[in-house]
Amino acid sequence: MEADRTTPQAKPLLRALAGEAVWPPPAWLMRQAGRYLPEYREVRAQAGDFVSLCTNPQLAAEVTLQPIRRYGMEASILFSDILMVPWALGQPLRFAEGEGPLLEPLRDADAIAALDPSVVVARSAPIMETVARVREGLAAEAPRTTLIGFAGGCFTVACYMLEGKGSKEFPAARGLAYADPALFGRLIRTLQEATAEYLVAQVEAGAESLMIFDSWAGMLSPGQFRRWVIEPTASILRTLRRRCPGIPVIGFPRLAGPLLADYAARAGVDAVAMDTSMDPRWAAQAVPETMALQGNLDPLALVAGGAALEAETRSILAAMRGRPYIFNLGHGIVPQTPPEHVTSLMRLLRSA
Ligand SMILES: Cc1c2[nH]c(c1CCC(=O)O)Cc1[nH]c(c(CCC(=O)O)c1C)Cc1[nH]c(c(CCC(=O)O)c1C)Cc1[nH]c(c(C)c1CCC(=O)O)C2
Repeated sequence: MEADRTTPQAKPLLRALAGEAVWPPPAWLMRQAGRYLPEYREVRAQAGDFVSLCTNPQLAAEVTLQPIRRYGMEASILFSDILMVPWALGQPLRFAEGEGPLLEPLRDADAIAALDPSVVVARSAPIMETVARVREGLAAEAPRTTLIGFAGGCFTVACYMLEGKGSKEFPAARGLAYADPALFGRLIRTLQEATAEYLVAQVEAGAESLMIFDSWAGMLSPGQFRRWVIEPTASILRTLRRRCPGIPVIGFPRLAGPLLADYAARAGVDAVAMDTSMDPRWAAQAVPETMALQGNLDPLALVAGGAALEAETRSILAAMRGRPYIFNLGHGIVPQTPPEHVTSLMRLLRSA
């Protein structure tokens, strides 16, 4: 229908999420707003600490739009962090230079019982204002670009809340899941409720699509993966389907390996993101061909640039051709990435 060209469905990312094999594929990069960009470092210095930047709608909207202005990606992801949900739940959060995030870890059952998911939306009002500003900015400057809102997966967020910081193994969280599954389940249910409300609020503020980052999903045994990754995600999706019908959701159970097929079949998402270790040819046959795949260039190939970047990119494109697909990295862009390598990558993708 000719009229469709003026509707949001004409946006390439939304078409791919609806199951269309758009080619060349829509593209964006995880952490595309970040320290590799000089204009980001400038705003970051102005804002002070990272949480202040995430809760300053004017500056957060500005850094969200920076990579779109420079490169014209087909998606713009809200500039925020998955740990803003614990922050909104009242858990003290700071980002120490060179150390990553630091939360005051949840100590006991009382601390978990005291968490109140109903305060999250009100406390994240500045983030919702950022969403609204970005949506307006895109309408004015980049009408083909889709705004993606996001949250962390319940399991990954619980890992940080219990450990208090990044970790290789997250023993506090994984240990509690075995030692006291009822208590761990209570934390997961609180996060399920908080995250669902937080995502609904982003959609109401103007997000056109959502992504759920479950970065540490790949640490779990298959049974635990189903219980703490697939089931909470499916529960969030049931709320989203009821409250925000038609909003497409990308799930990212990082390092899930073959469990990606189970996740795709049962989590209720519209698309799944592949981490760098995933073979896209395997994913292409393991995930229904109507479901979009996203990913999965190694961020270090983007740092290297040149022939390695081109070969890796072409090999992923060859595996994804003919199916709904969104180009992306397999994990976040790293600070040492030369900005001009992103220019070369976008040029290569557009000539695909
Ligand atoms: C695990 C996780 C976090 N945050 C996130 C995840 C899931 C994805 C993943 O696995 O990487 C998700 C995230 N974090 C950030 C975004 C913004 C949107 C984007 O551009 O992709 C998104 C989607 C900004 C950020 N989040 C963070 C930065 C760097 C902060 C700075 O500018 O100093 C940015 C731009 C900080 C952060 N935030 C987190 C860590 C571990 C760190 C420290 C690592 C680092 O410094 O790169 C938690």
